[in-house]
Formats: sequence, C-alpha cells, structure tokens
Amino acid sequence: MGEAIMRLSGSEHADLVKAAIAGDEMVCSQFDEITVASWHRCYTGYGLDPIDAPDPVIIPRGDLRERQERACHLLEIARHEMTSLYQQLAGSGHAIILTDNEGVLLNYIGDPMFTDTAANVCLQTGAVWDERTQGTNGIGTCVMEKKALVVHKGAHYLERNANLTCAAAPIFDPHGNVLAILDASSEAKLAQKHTMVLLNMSAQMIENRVFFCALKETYVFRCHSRAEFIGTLGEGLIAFTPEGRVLAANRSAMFQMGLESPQQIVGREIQDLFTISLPMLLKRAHSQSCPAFPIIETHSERRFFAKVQPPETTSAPTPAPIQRRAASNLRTDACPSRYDPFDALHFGDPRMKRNIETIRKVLDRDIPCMLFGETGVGKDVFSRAMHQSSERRDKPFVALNCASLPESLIESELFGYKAGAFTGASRDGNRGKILQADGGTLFLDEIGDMPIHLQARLLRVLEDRTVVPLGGDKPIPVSIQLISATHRDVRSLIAEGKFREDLYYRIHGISIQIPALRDRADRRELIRRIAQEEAGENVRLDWEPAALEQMVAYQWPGNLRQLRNVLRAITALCEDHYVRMRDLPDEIRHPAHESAQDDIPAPEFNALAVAERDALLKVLEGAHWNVSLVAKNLGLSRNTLYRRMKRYGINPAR
Ligand SMILES: Nc1ncnc2c1ncn2[C@@H]1O[C@H](COP(=O)(O)OP(=O)(O)OP(=O)(O)O)[C@@H](O)[C@H]1O
Repeated sequence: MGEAIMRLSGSEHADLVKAAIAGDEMVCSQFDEITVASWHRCYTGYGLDPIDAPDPVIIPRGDLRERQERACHLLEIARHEMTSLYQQLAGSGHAIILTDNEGVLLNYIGDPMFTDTAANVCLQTGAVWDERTQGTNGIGTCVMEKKALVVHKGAHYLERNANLTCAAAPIFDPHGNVLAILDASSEAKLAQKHTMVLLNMSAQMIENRVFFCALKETYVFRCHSRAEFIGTLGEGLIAFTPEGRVLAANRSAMFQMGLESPQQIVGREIQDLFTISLPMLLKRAHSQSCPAFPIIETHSERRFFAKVQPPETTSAPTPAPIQRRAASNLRTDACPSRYDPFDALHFGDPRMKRNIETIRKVLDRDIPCMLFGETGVGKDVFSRAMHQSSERRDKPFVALNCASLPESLIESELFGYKAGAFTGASRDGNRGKILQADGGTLFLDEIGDMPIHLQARLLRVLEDRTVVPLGGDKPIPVSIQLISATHRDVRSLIAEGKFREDLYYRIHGISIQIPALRDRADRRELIRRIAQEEAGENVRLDWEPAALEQMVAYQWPGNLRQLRNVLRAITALCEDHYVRMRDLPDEIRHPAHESAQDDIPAPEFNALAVAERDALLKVLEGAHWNVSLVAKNLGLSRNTLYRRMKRYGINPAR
C-alpha cells in the first residue's frame, strides 16, 4: 500500500486525507485504491476525524476471556506459528498479533524494542483495531478487504497511527469465512520488505492446520499440479464425507481450481470434480503407503496429483495394501477382499520378514512396542500395519509426533484438559490423544523428543492405565496399545539425562529395528513395485537394466521416503514408460564417493560390491547378527569384519 510517505504534521495529514476523499488525482496517485476506498469509509461511513479521533477501545477482561475461549483451538494452533514468525523477525522491532474477525487482539508477541510505541498506540490484547475504531489500519482494513495488505505510515487514516507499518493477512476457515487476522507491526522506520511473504506463509500454515483440525473426522483430498508439492503449504485440500459429498476446501484448492469460494463445490460429489470413482478414492485413502497419484480435474481437464487422507480417529474400512501383482496383470478393481496389512511391507527381505514374524507373536498381548530406524524407513507405515493386523483394528489409531509440537502443546495434546483448565482452554475441554486412542493404538513418533517432565506423566499412565487430564482430579481408565518410534539413540539420551530409563524399559517391551533401505535385500523389488505404483495402474513400466542396477546400488540416505520421491519424479519424466539411465537424478547417476577404502562401494565396482554386500548381509542374518560367529565362519578377524561392514554401510543390528 502507499509508498513511504513523509511523516506529516497533524493538519498536513488531515489535508492529505481530505484531498484524497475529494478526489484530488495528484494525492490519490500516491496511494493505492484500497487505501483511498478505506479513507472514504472512515470519513463518510464512520464519521472519523483523522486528527481528533475518539480514544482507542479496549474490551472488558471478561469479554476478552470469552473471545479467547471461543477461539481456543485457533489460539493453540497459531501460537506455534506466531512464535516461529517472531523468531524469524527477531531483533527487528516487530510485534506479531492475532485478532479475531472483528479486529479484537487475542494474542500479542512483541519485541521489547516496540513496547513503548505499542503502548502509545494501544496495541495490546483486548484492544479493538477495526476500521470504525482505528481508521485505516492493517488489521481493520484486512478484515474489510479479506486480503493480505500492508498499511504503511501515512496510509493510516488516523494521524496517531502514522508512525506504524502494519502487514496483515486474513486466516480463512474451511468454509471461506474470515476467521482471524495475523498481523506484524513495527515502527514505520523498521519496515522490512520480506515481512509480508513470511506473514502470508504463516497465515496459510495456520489455515491449513485449522482445516485439518476442524475436519479430522472426514476424508481429505490433497492435491497439487506437482506431486512434490503435496504435503507443503501450497497443497489444495478438499474435505469430503465417506459418501463423497464435498464439505469444504482450502484457499489453495480454490486457487488451483479457479474457484471464487468453497461454496461453489460444497455439496457436490467429489467424483464429479475429478476423474476417479469414490471406491477408488476410499481405497487410496486406506492404502498403506498412500503415494500421490495422477488425476484429471473434470472441468478444466488439468492434471493434478493427489493423495487422500482418511479420517483421523474413526475406524477405517478395510484398507488396500500395495498390490502384489505382476505388472502385466494390473488390477483396477476398487475393493480388494481380505488382505494382510504386513504383505505390503516387504518382498523377501529377511530382517523385515523376521520383524513381522516377531510382531505377529506379540500382537494383542498388551506388549508395548518400540520401532527403531533411520528417518524414512517406514516406522509410521509399520505401526499402522500393526494396528490394522490387531484385534484393535476397528478402534482408533491415533498418532502424535513429539518432535513436531512445541513443548507447551504436547502436554495438552497428549493428556487432554478439562474445560477452563487454563487461560485459553476450550469450554468443552479436550480429550487428548491418549483418551482418543482408548481401545485402539497410540503411536508416539519421535518419542526421544518428549520433554522429560512429561515422560514421568506418560509412565504413570502406562503403569496405572488411567489418565488425569490437565485441570482434572479423577483418573479416567484407558486401554491402549502403545507403539513408540524414534531414529535417535535412546541409550545416549538416557546417559545425557534427557530420557528416563524407567520409561524406556516400560515402552520397549519388544523392539523392532526397521532396516535402512540400503541394507534391504528386497530393494530391487521395492524399487520396481513403488515405481509401478507411481506410474499408475494403467501403464506397464520397464527399466533399462543399468538404470535399475544404479538405483539398487545407491545408498538411499533418506530411505523409502527418498526412494518414493525420486521414483515419482522419474516416472513423470521418463518417456514411453521406460526408465533409462538419463532419467535418474544426478546424485544417483554420479553418487559422491569418498576416497577412503572404508566408504561405500565405488560405482565402478557396483555390481560386484552389491553382490558381496548382499552376501554378507545374508550371512549376518543367518547368524542373528552374531558378528564373532560370522567372523569365525568366514575366517576373518572381528575387526576386519567390522571394517567390511562399515565399508558397505551395514550397521550392526541392535
Ligand atoms: N513398505 C513401504 N512400501 C512403500 N513405501 C513405503 C513403505 N514404507 C514407507 N514407505 C514410504 O516412505 C514414506 C516414509 O514412511 P514413514 O513415514 O513410515 O517413515 P518413518 O520411518 O516413520 O519416517 P520418520 O522417522 O521421518 O518419521 C512413506 O510416506 C511412504 O511413502
């Protein structure tokens, strides 16, 4: 909005405003249309005087508390984003503000540098910053315009606000209504160009999280024209019922589909919007690995990639595994009959096979399970397969990633809270993940990141089989199958005093080490199967042998997650459904290899090295990873064997 305008004296400012309102072209050309339109509203609509305006308004405490309680979920979600935005702008004299849709400040995180100015202009929780009270300003004008904007310096209608710069972005609810405004304000002289970009991203992040929270009991169709953008900020989200009726859509979905409002598709059948049947969508939603699949939007005939997320806590209809099928015999039927959820997890790798045999023996015996493995090996996918194979399959599977939530939120998310337990708590309270999982499975991912003071509470829940929500006094009985996962070395965390030893023993009744992809004997088959899945059901994908070998020999530091992403790109790029060497990304065609002999096999030895590595893995497997025994059988010293294992990137099993 209006370029840096000199700070004017009170009467000069008033003259400028009045001239713009009178239609003075010279003056109007200094400001954009939004500013001039807002000035008109302030002058003629609200009868505000730019100089002699009424005092700022602060609502009574009780009223503020009520508004905060009404917006408690939003405040919880936004707190994390506001803090991280504040950190990104740290030291730049900004305040990050969240208001409701009437411009009332609900939360404020301010740089101490800005405190005096903020106090002078009454930027504080409970203050009303709508246009009627404060004239043209970031928050109030954003409420009116429903779009992101900056009100800088003299573009403020009231002279008392003309030393501020305010960037504001609306946060929409899933039905397209303005729910809140996120604002970053500072003294005008400290304005920064990139504030708006960061602010917009944070607003969208909050909006998407609000969407998922509000619609977690429905199916969510996630789409983007580029597969790798699914799961990012720009993904389109469309919520629909099990019958296929569209309930809501986010801003990106509307943008990508060229819609003005979600109402244009609400109530319609999702299968009318895209070329896919409802049974196929539901099947995709419950498929174990849920890769993005290509799909055409009916109206524009544009191609998108999509994933479907099933309801979070309701029990799922029988999901479909990765189809075990010959590529030449592709099935397109929608509802497979009975299946084994573990089937999709391996294609003959002995460690995975043994893992699954072990798990089958302990399923439904109330034994907590701990999954270890590098990032992306499929711990989450494994835990879901465990749930689907257990007697608890018709009850909820509830996951919580302890690393993705700020410490302050983990407690209320996990243990829940009673109504009014703390300022900002919802009126209805929150059951918390443990109680949501009652009768089913609770998956605690990245448990190594759980704050130590909460570890004691979790231990008590596991020992007593009851939960006491925050602010509650009565223990509530609960029955959960606990699965925890981490890629961290919990023993080191214990040694550093970051993880309780007693909890560790309590949660790892049985431990499963999911092998890294580079250690798996079935990676050739995995590559083929996942590639076929990514290519779609109606094509037959083939490989140039050298290209497949190169993929097999690669070290895959990001494991199955990386493999799937790479295959998604390759299958989209290759011609005639034939993957050639030239289609592989550079890092796979020319993997960086260090010179030391202890490093991974050099590419020129790939085939041989891979064969030797596989043979070594097989022997180690056969000896249940007893390194001394294997060394003896091979006539090697233990040290030589360890060196060779290191050279081939084989980690000793736990
Ligand atoms: N058995 C499998 N078959 C096909 N793809 C799989 C399989 N297991 C995992 N994947 C793919 O790898 C991705 C990562 O899996 P998952 O989230 O389960 O890994 P993780 O070990 O839990 O990762 P992190 O430690 O980072 O949370 C999945 O989204 C899926 O695309």
